[in-house]
Amino acid sequence: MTAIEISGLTKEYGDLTAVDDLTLTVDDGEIFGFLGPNGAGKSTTINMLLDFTRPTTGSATVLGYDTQTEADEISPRVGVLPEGFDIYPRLSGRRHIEFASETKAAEDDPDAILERVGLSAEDAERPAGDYSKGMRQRLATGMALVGDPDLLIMDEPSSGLDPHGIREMQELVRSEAERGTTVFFSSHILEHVEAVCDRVGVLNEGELVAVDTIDGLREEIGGGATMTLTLADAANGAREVAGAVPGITDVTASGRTLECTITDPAAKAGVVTALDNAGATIRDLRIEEVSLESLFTALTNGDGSEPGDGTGAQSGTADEAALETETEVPR
Ligand SMILES: Nc1ncnc2c1ncn2[C@@H]1O[C@H](COP(=O)(O)OP(=O)(O)OP(=O)(O)O)[C@@H](O)[C@H]1O
Repeated sequence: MTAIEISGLTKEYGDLTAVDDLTLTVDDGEIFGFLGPNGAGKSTTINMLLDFTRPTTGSATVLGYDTQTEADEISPRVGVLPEGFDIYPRLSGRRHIEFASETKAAEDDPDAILERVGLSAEDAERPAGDYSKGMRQRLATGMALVGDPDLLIMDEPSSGLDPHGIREMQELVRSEAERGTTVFFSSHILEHVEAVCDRVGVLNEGELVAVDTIDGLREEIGGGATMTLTLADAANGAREVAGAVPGITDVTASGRTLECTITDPAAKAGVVTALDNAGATIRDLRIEEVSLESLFTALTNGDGSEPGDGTGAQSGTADEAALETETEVPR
């Protein structure tokens, strides 16, 4: 069974098409990242899946049930972490979880759920109005986990969390998936999506511009990688050798450094072997994959990716080094 099946879903607000003819399938047990800049239509899509908003045209099923005619079957089986969750300031954290359990007629142990989302027994007793933004987000996540849902829909789950909280959230998403829960995870923060998702769908101005694994997307846009080799001797003589390896598109030599642009992952080993065969000694090797930042910009034409605009791109820029996978092989 597919967890989510979206077919030609469109939502218009007057002249604005918030979601434009979206067709997408999310498989059972998958962690699917729904990625896109601010205003791309992610929340609108989620709202249609939950029947909070009706589509202008198109249809969708969630866990095999039609979102418009069988929404009552869907809600008990789905845990939702909404964007901008409102707490009841005077109620304790535990009471929030109990409330969610009563609503879903579930029999979860509130303390076990609070522990899973990183709220202590002491926190559980405090009024949620006193919670920090990150603690509120954890509480909202706990409420979403009540009733052991088959599908977890999370709208910007890392919002308000510090790096430690983000790591915990990612572990939680993974452990939910291991329990068999499908996770549909919306975010504009690229590295969060890469860290947990099996596949991603990229939405831009309401349109789905790509669906693939992150590696698949990298290959699709041909971003490739850059391989920098430090040789024992001047690199100029090795330039031609590296350039002849299939999958290498460009080679520059400077001093003892050789820089190769790679479009085929197999070319990495090919260069090392070719240089070795030609008698060159490799002292150091460094590979930089295309950053998610540039991948996202390529797919969304830079929309929403301006540094400092408050979108995930800002965090992406600050953490650019962290976004790039680097492999160093000292020799
Ligand atoms: N109720 C509404 N009335 C009119 N326009 C709306 C409404 N809800 C959303 N929109 C518009 O639809 C577009 C998509 O918004 P949506 O909230 O789905 O984007 P998003 O991808 O979730 O963005 P963000 O990452 O900022 O949450 C935006 O242009 C938004 O202004």
